[in-house]
Amino acid sequence: MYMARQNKTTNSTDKEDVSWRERFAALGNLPAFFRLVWQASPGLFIGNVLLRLIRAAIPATTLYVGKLIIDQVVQLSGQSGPADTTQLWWLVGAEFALAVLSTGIGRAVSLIDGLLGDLLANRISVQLMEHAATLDLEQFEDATFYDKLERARRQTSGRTVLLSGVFGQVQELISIGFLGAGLAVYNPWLLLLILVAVTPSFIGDNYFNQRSYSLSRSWTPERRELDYLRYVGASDETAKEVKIFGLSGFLVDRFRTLSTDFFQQNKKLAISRAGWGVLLTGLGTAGYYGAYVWIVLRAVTGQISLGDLTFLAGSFRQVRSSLEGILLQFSSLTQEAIYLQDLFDYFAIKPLIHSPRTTRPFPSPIREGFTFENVGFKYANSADRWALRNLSFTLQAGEKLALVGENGAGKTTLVKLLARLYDPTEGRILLDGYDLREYDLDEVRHNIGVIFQDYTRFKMSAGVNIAVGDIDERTNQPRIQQSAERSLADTVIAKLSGGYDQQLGRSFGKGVELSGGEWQKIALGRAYMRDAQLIILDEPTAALDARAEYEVFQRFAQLTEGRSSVIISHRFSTVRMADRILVLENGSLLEIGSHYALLEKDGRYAELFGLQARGYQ
Ligand SMILES: Nc1ncnc2c1ncn2[C@@H]1O[C@H](COP(=O)(O)OP(=O)(O)OP(=O)(O)O)[C@@H](O)[C@H]1O
Repeated sequence: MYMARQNKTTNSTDKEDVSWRERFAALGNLPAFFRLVWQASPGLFIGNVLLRLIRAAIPATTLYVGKLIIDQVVQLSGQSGPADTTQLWWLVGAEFALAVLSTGIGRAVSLIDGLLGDLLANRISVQLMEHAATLDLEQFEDATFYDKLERARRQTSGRTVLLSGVFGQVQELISIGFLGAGLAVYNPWLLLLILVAVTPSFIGDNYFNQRSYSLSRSWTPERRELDYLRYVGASDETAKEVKIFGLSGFLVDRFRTLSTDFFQQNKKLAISRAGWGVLLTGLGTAGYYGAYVWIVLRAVTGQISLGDLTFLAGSFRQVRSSLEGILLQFSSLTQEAIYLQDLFDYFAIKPLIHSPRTTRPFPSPIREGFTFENVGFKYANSADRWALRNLSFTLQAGEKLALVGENGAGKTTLVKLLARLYDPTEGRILLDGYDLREYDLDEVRHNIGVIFQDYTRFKMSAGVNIAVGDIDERTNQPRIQQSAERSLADTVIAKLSGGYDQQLGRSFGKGVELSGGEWQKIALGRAYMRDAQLIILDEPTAALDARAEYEVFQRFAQLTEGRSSVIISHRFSTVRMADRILVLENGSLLEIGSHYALLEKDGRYAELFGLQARGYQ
């Protein structure tokens, strides 16, 4: 990671810079963004637009009413005799009403912005999760994918800013339209002057926004590492080892180094932004006062009325600040739109493993079985190594196959290919004579149940932890209980005060932690929930005591009666129960046969079996 960071300062800052063209192009994301907002709540969307339209007309109207009031006052004060002030009070009343209306609408708009923002954040979160579910396992093992995911995730809450930003922009633009029309009637040059006055600070701001986006983007991996360090430094899952190995100092140091580095770079940017900001806005202010002097002089020489003076000066001030706001917002808007690009980039990632257009019905029951035809597989992130190579064998229908091999031999990889978590890099896997890729992916996954060695310990109730085997059946309590009985999880659950509703893991409320073997019994229950035709257990009993292991396999034999199963195990007491044993070495098939046939062959299996048997003597 540190290496990567050093490289970045030399070569990737350029790459991370975003050109003007890209910034404008990013605005093209706005329609898609508004579609998201519209989908979040059409009613609030329309309400927001309408209220903002009304509000946009208020500043110009107020200024104009103000002008009329002053002209009235001047006229009345010049009159001799009793003055008729009816019209004056009407005007004052109108200005008061406008002020009240403006505040009321302002409040309503921020309320709607807030509500709409929350709905939008929820909607984006849901879409992020839904999209993640469609992606390939391989994509989750790719660091650049995580960077994208991370940037997209940051979009969920930040997009509220964009929402009110864009709506606010439109409102301001309309408001400027009204005010500008008034100014143009007196002197169109005034409008031009305002534009020139605000340009320097606009350019400056744009430049700094771009730098800050580049900085934040180029730091995505480090920010992820910071999040990770924060998690490792303070979580129930790591606390044990952090304490025992005294890792806290190491973790804190690493966090401090990274975060300080980021802070320093951010600080440098923030300071130069503030300095330039003062200078460039100063230029704008000078331009503004130049025009102001011109207006005042015209009033003094009697070319415009006192009311005109206040109207012009007010409009001028308002247009300038609105324009400044718009231009400033514009640069942050393009920046937000670029962030939005990250979100849409993430949504654009397509899974490579999916169902074909026309699918073949999944055989029920499976007649021939699964045939590996010269299968080879490389993980995308270690493309120079074959995890499996030249693998050919058939897992017959109804057969119980055990996979044996040393660590890293490729056993789990083989299983992942069977479940189509990956597709073979070369060769193919046939199911009843047809490529596994021709079947509907959901049906394949439904008919193949796998309990992995690194199964997930969901911080949810014990019942749900079993029901994940077939989540649609989560309310089917008898089924859950039956599965628990078969996997011996029922004895674990009987000891829990909350029974099946007991929260597991210590992260939430009254959650309780289980022992490794107890968790494994719960996870095994998932295999019984599913009515799969092929059941795969990847080291299912590694954490179980000898008696529990024996019992689990007695029951497993019943479960898999008439179905196919694959068991990965380093325990030969388990392995020998299989119909056939496939020995893998460095990703290749070394030998395959029944326990007795392989012992007779006196090859690697016999050697490993002998080693373990001697250990027990
Ligand atoms: N996600 C991955 N990305 C890259 N390489 C991987 C990945 N998973 C496994 N490998 C590599 O593929 C090879 C086979 O791994 P696999 O997990 O299939 O071994 P295994 O036989 O199940 O080992 P064990 O007995 O330790 O569970 C190993 O060299 C491993 O380093």
